[in-house]
Amino acid sequence: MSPAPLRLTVSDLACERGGRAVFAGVSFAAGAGDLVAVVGHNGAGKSSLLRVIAGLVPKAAGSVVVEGAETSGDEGRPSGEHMHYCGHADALKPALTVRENLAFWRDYYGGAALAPEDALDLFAIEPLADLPAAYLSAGQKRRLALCRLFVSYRPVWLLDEPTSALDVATQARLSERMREHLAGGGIILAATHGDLGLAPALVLTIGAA
Ligand SMILES: Nc1ncnc2c1ncn2[C@@H]1O[C@H](COP(=O)(O)OP(=O)(O)OP(=O)(O)O)[C@@H](O)[C@H]1O
Repeated sequence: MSPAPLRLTVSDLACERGGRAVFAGVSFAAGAGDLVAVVGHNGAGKSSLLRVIAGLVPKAAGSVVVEGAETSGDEGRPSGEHMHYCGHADALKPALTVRENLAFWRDYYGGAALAPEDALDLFAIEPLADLPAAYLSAGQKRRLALCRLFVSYRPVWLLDEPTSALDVATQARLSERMREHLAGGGIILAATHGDLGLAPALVLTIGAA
């Protein structure tokens, strides 16, 4: 039997933070190869949407369903386990070296994909491999955070302002990596105020225009 195609379905999703409604009634679906650009004004709820979809913030209503995520091989797993979330905070361990950070995340996520050495190569941070993450510049930290996407395979990527702090050459590298993930049958949701260097299949506007 051929595997079910990858599909992310978000239905009537609502979010409250600090006792206040942030958004409600958000519904969309994305399939293999789709880039969804999440746009909206500051404070509209783009980051909150990604965090709710990832399961990091509880939803006030609605549902998030991932189908056809064959990599896990386990239909009963929460949808967040099929996703990589890359937020504003780079979630690095400051005392660990660059290489140790990637080894940590590979062990934590499981389902190894690229070896840490090869992931470092993707964003040209091999020369920094033995430095503690605390010593990295903002753009270098962001590069390292993006390398985490590659040390274990997860089909759905949730990226919050992924190009922030990246120089132009690295933004182009990121676009290429995103293109490859989509071509391989993945799904990407990216909250952005700018250009991702790729044409989205869907532009999802959160909050009033
Ligand atoms: N931990 C929190 N507790 C209470 N309110 C919060 C919390 N985090 C975010 N909010 C509120 O939720 C709303 C949406 O914030 P969010 O960060 O999702 O917006 P955004 O669209 O990503 O904004 P930006 O474009 O500035 O990054 C804002 O009004 C914000 O103040």
